Amino acid sequence: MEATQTKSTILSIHNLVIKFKLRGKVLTAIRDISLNLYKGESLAIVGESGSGKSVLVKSIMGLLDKNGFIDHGAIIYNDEDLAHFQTEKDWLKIRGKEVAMVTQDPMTSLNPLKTVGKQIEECVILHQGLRGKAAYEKTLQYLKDVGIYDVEKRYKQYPHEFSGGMRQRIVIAIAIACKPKILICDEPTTALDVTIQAQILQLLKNLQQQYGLTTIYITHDLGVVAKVADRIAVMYAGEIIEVGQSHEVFFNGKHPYTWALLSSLPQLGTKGEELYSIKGTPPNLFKDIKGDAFAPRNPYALNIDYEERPPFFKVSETHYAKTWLLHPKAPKVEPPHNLQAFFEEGRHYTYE
Ligand SMILES: Nc1ncnc2c1ncn2[C@@H]1O[C@H](COP(=O)(O)OP(=O)(O)OP(=O)(O)O)[C@@H](O)[C@H]1O
Repeated sequence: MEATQTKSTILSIHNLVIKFKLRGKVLTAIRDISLNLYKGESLAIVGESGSGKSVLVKSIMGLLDKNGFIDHGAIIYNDEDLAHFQTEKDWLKIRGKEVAMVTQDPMTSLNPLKTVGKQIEECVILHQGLRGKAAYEKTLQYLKDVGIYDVEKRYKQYPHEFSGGMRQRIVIAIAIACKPKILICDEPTTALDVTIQAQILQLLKNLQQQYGLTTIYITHDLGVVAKVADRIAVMYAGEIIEVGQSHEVFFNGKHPYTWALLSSLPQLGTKGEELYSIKGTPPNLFKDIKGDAFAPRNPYALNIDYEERPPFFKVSETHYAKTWLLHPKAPKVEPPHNLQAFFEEGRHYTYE
């Protein structure tokens, strides 16, 4: 896995805070996130439901629900701060053209009344300025690129004439036809069965290389992450609590929440040992959170975890985690037993 620190930054998020107004109260969904996205990389954002993954990427595309707002922070792209964008006109400069998104359910992105060919071709015309035969030929090429056969016939068909996996391919073709620099894939394979999932992930990986895309995957499934990501950012209660290259987070994770997520990997369930499970529920985002948000569920919590929010501690040039366990004066704590063997195997696999 290549080092990302030498790559140039394509998008940079600084101290982002996002809130929602709901029934006269305010909920904080994103709590002070800073993150660089490097050109050409594939970054996976993982975390359980409600951790803020979707809100974070929606804010990059100006797609926050109407009751949501950026309270603080900056999202820098091409020397502009997207956090200050006010109008749809501003966002149309970004959406599709610079940043495109593939979501879980292809039916919500596709127009059921238009042939798939026309839907792809509209993007080719709008974003690439091609017309007539040139636009048509280019559209057929995109259909081929996403693994669809018999493209001239398929061009004329409607979304309902395709299977779920094929529809997801069409959505991907539409996204790619906009020629974005960044492709966001929000749980792109969750609705598909396992074999199709693997094919779509492989397709996305190939297209990333073919078109030099920077990709963000959002998922709660670490299995997906292992197949596609150069780097992983782990989210909990609106914060990134650990970030690093995939092998660093996978085989040398430091935050107890990352340990809990890793423990849900199927590989760890086969040893006949009791899994380390996460007890309790995530914090109430309507309330101020004191200290480490994971503390009440963390069997390794220290007293300070209930008092002060941990800063990012550096594990390596590319790996950081927000846990007081990394403080030089913290007691030495080993990861759960089942993970130790997994980490050990991973280190052999990665470094030998
Ligand atoms: N329009 C909204 N109004 C109020 N709260 C919202 C709104 N949209 C999102 N939230 C809240 O923001 C938090 C983060 O939600 P988000 O959808 O980003 O989570 P997620 O990690 O993507 O989860 P999932 O995997 O279930 O999609 C949640 O507590 C959610 O309830």
